[in-house]
Amino acid sequence: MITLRNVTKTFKRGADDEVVALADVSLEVAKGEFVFVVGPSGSGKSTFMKLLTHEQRPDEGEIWVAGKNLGTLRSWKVPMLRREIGYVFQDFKLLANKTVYENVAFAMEVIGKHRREIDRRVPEVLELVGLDSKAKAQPHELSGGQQQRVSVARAFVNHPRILLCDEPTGNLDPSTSVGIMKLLDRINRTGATVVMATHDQHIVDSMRRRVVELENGVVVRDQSRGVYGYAG
Ligand SMILES: Nc1ncnc2c1ncn2[C@@H]1O[C@H](COP(=O)(O)OP(=O)(O)OP(=O)(O)O)[C@@H](O)[C@H]1O
Repeated sequence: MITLRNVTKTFKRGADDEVVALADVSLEVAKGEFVFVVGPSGSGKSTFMKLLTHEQRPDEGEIWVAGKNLGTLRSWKVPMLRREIGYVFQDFKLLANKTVYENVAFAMEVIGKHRREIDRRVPEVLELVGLDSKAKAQPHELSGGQQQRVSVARAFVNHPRILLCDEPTGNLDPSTSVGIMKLLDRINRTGATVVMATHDQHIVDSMRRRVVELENGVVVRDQSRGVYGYAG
């Protein structure tokens, strides 16, 4: 589902200063896998995610996502790539002036889904995340955990093949985080590939899934049924 071959990404900092965000990274993620990406701040986790969505381009190497070679992907095909990917962010990124229902429906509207399909699918996915009774609420009327459930519903409503989660539990307390992880686990079991960047040691240790550890842009560990494993 995801392949990186010898991927390097550098950023210029000033005239002759360069930072290597990812250095010669090669990695395969199979369909239906659940992968944690861990590592200290600045180790390259966000850069890795942004390369997968084509938000950033590598300097060297090859990236394949959902059967597409991003190096040769025409710009008009980028929206199609992004439809294969759902995103969950640390800060939820919900639309404040829309209800829970409208927030989730919006993700279908922007890709031109018909009203009938939206009205069938949105209640289904709100039930999946346990928020069917909150459809008419606005984000500010919800707890942090409930808001994150809405953003998971929004990410999943179009059945993406890949779910990218950037610190999804970063703003949540431990027991709320467990609820979000159960939800991501359930979505993963429907066949979606989940890649989650995190600093949440407790979550990684309790889930025992594949762990890829980055350090200064280099993959220093790739472990199945792994643990958080570093002190940072
Ligand atoms: N747009 C950019 N311009 C310049 N340098 C950048 C840019 N994006 C990232 N970097 C640098 O690349 C390196 C990797 O950053 P990245 O954001 O991928 O790390 P991270 O592991 O996601 O960190 P965190 O856990 O703090 O989110 C860092 O040294 C960072 O300063």
